[in-house]
Amino acid sequence: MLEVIESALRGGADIVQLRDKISSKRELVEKAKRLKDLTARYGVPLIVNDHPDVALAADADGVHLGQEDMPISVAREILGPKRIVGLSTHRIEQARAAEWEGADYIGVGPVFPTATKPGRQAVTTAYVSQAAADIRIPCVAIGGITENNADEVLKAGARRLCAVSAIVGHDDPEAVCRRLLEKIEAWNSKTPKFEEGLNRTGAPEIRVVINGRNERTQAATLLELAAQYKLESRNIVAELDGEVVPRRLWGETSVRGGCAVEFVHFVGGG
Ligand SMILES: Cc1ncc(COP(=O)(O)OP(=O)(O)O)c(N)n1
Ligand SMILES: Cc1nc(C(=O)O)sc1CCOP(=O)(O)O
Ligand SMILES: [Mg+2]
Repeated sequence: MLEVIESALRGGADIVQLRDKISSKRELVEKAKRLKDLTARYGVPLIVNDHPDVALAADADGVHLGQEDMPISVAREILGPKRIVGLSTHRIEQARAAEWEGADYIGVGPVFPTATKPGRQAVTTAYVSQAAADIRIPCVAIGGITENNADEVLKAGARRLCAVSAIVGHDDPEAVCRRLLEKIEAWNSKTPKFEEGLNRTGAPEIRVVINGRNERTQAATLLELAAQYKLESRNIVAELDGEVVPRRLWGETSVRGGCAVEFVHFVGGG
């Protein structure tokens, strides 16, 4: 496994997922740790499929969840705000829900029928186009993607591709990754896709949880965030990640992606 993945990394694979449906948890932790050592040497994030606890144990960069797995919020409780949480989606309603619930990226597939996921109906490139047009978090097209059909998926609007059998089932994963990457880069330079993290004016946009709701903001400080909701002159208390922040410090207190803010106001009796 390590040889194959190192070959893919040499070819430019820029994110790796450990998807292993057979190993025990004990074996998975061991594999994830070894993979993490390898991917870290290439500066590439490692995602663990299905198991947030394994991701945490191996200090992986995130987890990938399916529609039947635990909710994103529960995975975040396990992994904390900084790790990546991705979610599989198979139709646009699921994609919108994933974005709303705070997924960092979504899988969009299976684009084509695939023996890696037998029995799943292909969503076709029509769903790839819908997701590309509607969804602001990164969309990763997956399912039956090969060098031969990658252009078709990219033409439909995908800007990130995930392939399993086309890479790990090939004699030369490095060469396949290099060629896939060339195609991705060619399409990205023609029509770059706007994604969360940069808004249309180029100013940074982050995702925060405000009074329990997922929100997006360009605010850099607590004061700017309060102003966004016209709360800056109200008699309220602000908490950032569970700590009360005195009002005089709001202007110099940064808000970062993934943080939780509570604006609390007083009511009669308490
Ligand atoms: C990038 C990406 N997208 C989709 C999947 C599929 O996840 P899931 O639906 O949970 O199915 P399994 O992979 O667990 O069989 C994925 N792993 N990665
Ligand atoms: C694991 C997986 N999930 C999918 C989804 O659409 O959610 S498609 C898929 C299989 C991807 O493997 P290959 O590149 O060999 O087709
Ligand atoms: Mg899964």
